[in-house]
Formats: sequence, C-alpha cells, structure tokens
Amino acid sequence: MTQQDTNAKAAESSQQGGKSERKLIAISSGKGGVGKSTVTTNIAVALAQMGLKVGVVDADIYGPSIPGMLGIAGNRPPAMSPDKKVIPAQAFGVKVMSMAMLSDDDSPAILRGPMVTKYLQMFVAQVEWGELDVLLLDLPPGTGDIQLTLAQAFPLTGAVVVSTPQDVSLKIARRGLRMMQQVNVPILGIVENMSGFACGSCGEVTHIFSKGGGEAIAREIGMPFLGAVPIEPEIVDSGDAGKPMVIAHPNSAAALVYVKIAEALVGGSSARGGLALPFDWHVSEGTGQPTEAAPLSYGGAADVPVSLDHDEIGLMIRWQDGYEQTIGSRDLRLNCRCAACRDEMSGAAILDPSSVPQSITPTRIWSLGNYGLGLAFSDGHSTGIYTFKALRAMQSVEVEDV
Ligand SMILES: Nc1ncnc2c1ncn2[C@@H]1O[C@H](COP(=O)(O)OP(=O)(O)OP(=O)(O)O)[C@@H](O)[C@H]1O
Repeated sequence: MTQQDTNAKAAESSQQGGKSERKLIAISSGKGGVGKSTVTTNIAVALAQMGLKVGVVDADIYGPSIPGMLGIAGNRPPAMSPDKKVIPAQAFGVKVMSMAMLSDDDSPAILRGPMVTKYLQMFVAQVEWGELDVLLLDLPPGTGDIQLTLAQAFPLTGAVVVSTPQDVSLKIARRGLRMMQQVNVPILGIVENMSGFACGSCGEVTHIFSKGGGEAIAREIGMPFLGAVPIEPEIVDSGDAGKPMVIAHPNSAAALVYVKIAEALVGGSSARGGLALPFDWHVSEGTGQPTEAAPLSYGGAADVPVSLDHDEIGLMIRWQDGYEQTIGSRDLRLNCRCAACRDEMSGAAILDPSSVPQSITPTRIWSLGNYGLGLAFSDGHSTGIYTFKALRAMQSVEVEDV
C-alpha cells in the first residue's frame, strides 16, 4: 500500500459516519513490559468516564492482558449476535475484544504475521461494536514487520508511543516513532511510563532512572509529550485485581496523568475554540476547507489556528490570539521535517532546495490529531508533518504594498 493510500484511508475513516467520526488510535511501544497495556486500559476507562463510547482491541496477541486488567474473564468464548458478529465483552463502560477471549489463558497464541493481521482486521471490522467515538488498538510490542503491517492495515487516526525513561527504551521508542512516520501514521504523542517513584505518603517523586528523556524526544521530533506516569505499587495491584487506577485510585498521581492523556487525545484545538477537527482539505479540488472558527471576545492562544486559507503566495493562518501569518508555499515545502527531508539524528536538511520548484504549491492539507497539519505538495511529497507550534514559529512572507 502506498503512503497516499494510507492517507486516503485515514481521511476516509475520519470522515466516516458523519456526525460521530470514530477515532482509531494505536498504542504502541518499542519493547515489551513498558506498561503499554496498563496505559491503554486506564486511558480507555478515563475516556468512558468522560462520556465517550470506547472500544479496545487487544492486539497484543502474544500477551493479551487487557481483559484481565478490566476484570473480564479471559477464557470465555465471546457471545455472537444473530447476524454472526462477535459481541465484545464490556467493563467500566469499555467494550473489549481480545485474543485472550479466543484462546486458553495458558496457551499463548502462535500465529504468523499475516494471520495476526487477519485476526485483528476481524476484530476491528467484524465485531458488533455499535457506535464508537474511540477505538484503541493495543499493538504488540516492537517495531518489526508485524507492527509495520498493522500500522498500514488500519485507517489509524494516529498512534501513541509508550516508553520508559531508560536510554535503551527511549532509543527503541525513537525507532517506533520513525516507523509510524514512514507509514504516514500521525504521532499523537509520547507517554513516559514508570517515570520516577511517587512516595505513597508524601507524594514526592524520586527519579530512579534518568529524567525527562521522553519529553526531550518529543521536543526533538516536534510531537506532543502527553504525560509522565510515575511508578506506583498500586498500579500493579489494581491491574491484577481487574480494577484500573482511574477507578480504584482516582486521585493518585498516576490516575490524574492518565486522565490528562485521555483529554489530550480527544480534546485539543477544537475543544479550545479553534478550527473544527478533523478536516481534510483537498486544496487543488477546492473541497473540505475547514470553516473559520468563531472569534473569541478576549485573549486567545498562540498555537490554536482559527482560520486557514491559501492563495498563490502561500498558506494563510489566523491564530486565536489574532496574529495573521502567510507562509510561502515553497518555504513550507523546504521546512518539511519528515524523515525523508531531515536527518533524524542531526536534524540536518537532506532535501536539496534546488530540487524544489519555485511554483510548488500544497495540494492537500489535513489535520493531524489536535496538534498540527499534514501537507501534500504538487511535487508528490505527502509525508510533511507540521505542528502548530512549528508553523507559528515560521517566517511570514513580506507582502509588499503596490
Ligand atoms: N507506572 C507503573 N508503576 C508500577 N507498575 C507499573 C506501571 N505501569 C505498568 N506497571 C506494571 O508493569 C507490568 C507490565 O505492564 P503492562 O502489561 O501494561 O506492560 P506492556 O508494555 O503492555 O507489556 P507487554 O508488551 O509485554 O504486554 C504490569 O505488572 C503492570 O502492572
């Protein structure tokens, strides 16, 4: 599948269903045991508590743990609807489909890559989910072929990468981020788990491993940092007891972070009075341009766009704080920070400016999560990722008065 196909699928999914568009979000990690399933479970329950209709596909086929963390008996075959669709299990307002429900607890599923994809496609498409606002996909750990295929097989709205603060884990997480970028899946953000130990009595956080690595990577790649979840012994207990932290200990430091992450995944610009998201503006065809957001009577944020327009000079963005910016089309293309245009390690430009025509123009502009824009250009380049913060920092074209 080409990147354009993946984009088209993502756009199609984001438009599906008219009023209630379903977000399909992958939760991934470079390696096992970093707490990905615990993060997925708690985010799912936090989203359900916000009143959203939430489903989870436990795609971690080799170690399906979500049902257990939600107190759902694993080895019971799921019920079937009259039209032969699988009815997902449900707990704490979250619908769940997991390999654990189809196999014995003690016999791990031994599946080859293509079978994994097939099963998971079935979990997404042939399960009686009903209306959903968010479907979380707990991916198997790693950045190999299986993860790559899964990331391509589903019309993902975006991916969250979970890492622990150790150097080695962060390095692997960086590889995961790169993989997602290569298959054109927007990164919604990075979660650092087991980030320091929170003292049960005084609440003080001691950083056992290094500190701030996840945030540094997020900054380096220009992705949002969604939060740092501390180590709390209750997390293990609540997972084992099948009662997630956000229910069992809602005021704990970890639970508050899980809720913040959940809010960030569904809130964002439109929730803050910016452009209605998602949008998919086919500039060259003149369809899908986002409608201008209503002006605020006072104040406004510097990183929330309220209107987007385009002319022969470039992209015009008006920000909520009133600042108006016109970024030249060629400047936009030259500032692309995707893996094909910038060296990932050094940040140095790989793109040869002389290869970019003066007449270049964006052909399609779409929202990426709630943090930025994806751009496709008339030279065929379509993997551009521009965070709102990065756009805002770009130079505006000087328009001369004639
Ligand atoms: N912040 C935390 N503090 C303490 N323990 C945690 C924390 N996050 C997760 N754990 C514990 O770490 C163990 C591994 O967590 P989990 O199963 O969620 O990881 P995973 O990345 O999904 O693993 P795998 O990829 O192997 O399935 C569990 O026992 C869980 O309770």
